[in-house]
Amino acid sequence: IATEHRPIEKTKGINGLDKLIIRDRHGRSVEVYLYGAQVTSWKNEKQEELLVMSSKAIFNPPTAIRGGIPVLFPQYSNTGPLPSHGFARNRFWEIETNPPPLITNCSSHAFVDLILRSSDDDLKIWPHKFVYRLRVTIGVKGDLTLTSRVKNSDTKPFNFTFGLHPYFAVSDISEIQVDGLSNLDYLDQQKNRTRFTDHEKTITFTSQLDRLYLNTPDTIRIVDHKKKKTIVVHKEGQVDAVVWNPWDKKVSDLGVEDYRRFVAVESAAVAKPITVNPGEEWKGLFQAYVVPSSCFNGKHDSKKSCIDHPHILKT
Ligand SMILES: O=P(O)(O)OC[C@H]1O[C@@H](O)[C@H](O)[C@@H](O)[C@@H]1O
Repeated sequence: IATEHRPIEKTKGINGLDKLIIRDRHGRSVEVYLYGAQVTSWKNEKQEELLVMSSKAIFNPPTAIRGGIPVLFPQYSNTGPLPSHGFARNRFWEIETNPPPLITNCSSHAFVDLILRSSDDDLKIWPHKFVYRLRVTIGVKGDLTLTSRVKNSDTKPFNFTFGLHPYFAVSDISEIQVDGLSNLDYLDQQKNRTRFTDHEKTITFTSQLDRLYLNTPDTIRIVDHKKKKTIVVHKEGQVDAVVWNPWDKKVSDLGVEDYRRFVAVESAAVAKPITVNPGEEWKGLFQAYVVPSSCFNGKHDSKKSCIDHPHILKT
């Protein structure tokens, strides 16, 4: 399906699993497995990898792949009766060649549309017919944008919780801070989701951290002091955010030193589940882009490489 305008290569990834590679004309690329609709690579124009895969990632369905950006649906973590993080990350998605129009102000041609429909087996564990459409785009400014559309194709309303779980590459977990969440309430997921208020100016990492921040601003920043780069995470349609690094917690399919190389800053909808009425559709946007940290401290003389929230979702 590679054409001049839709530069998508369909290939085989690890263990022969179907993988798509999206490239733009600046040499940026994104790789997506149909298994889980999981983004496993995002490279900028210099071929630098911006996401992390676990050195022990298992590409063996039905095991979830550790790393990249898992899609957590229709249940975030263990907040309900389903397996942890729902089942979308354990399903084979399909390419949708002719999806319903998605109205955005993004003129990029470097995108792919994936689709997951509830199967009979899914209906046994989650009795709600749905269609989940995910568009993965390399934006014109090099941003990685994931647009989710969840349609209720059933006869009764349903609720779901949700998250997109990026493993963002950082120089070293001790060299970064996460900004934009101070003075907010969070549920500490290491303490039975007890509610606290974050009085710190910024989040730094010295041990395991697993927090669900409630009602956050749409934009959160990961400042990497060593790289002098900031990853900007922008979300719409999901009010919560998770910040996670396992540090020395045992995660069986994560290499012992892997935690040093990533931070998860997730867009999420957990505290207030999303309700979708029959025939209706919920839309959510997740966007990440990398800019020089100087964009935020007034020292940047050229605005050129500083992207200003490229909102693309129009409803
Ligand atoms: O091991 P999993 O199911 O992929 O989950 C990874 C992590 O995902 C995060 O979203 C949760 O906050 C953590 O509690 C969890 O450990």
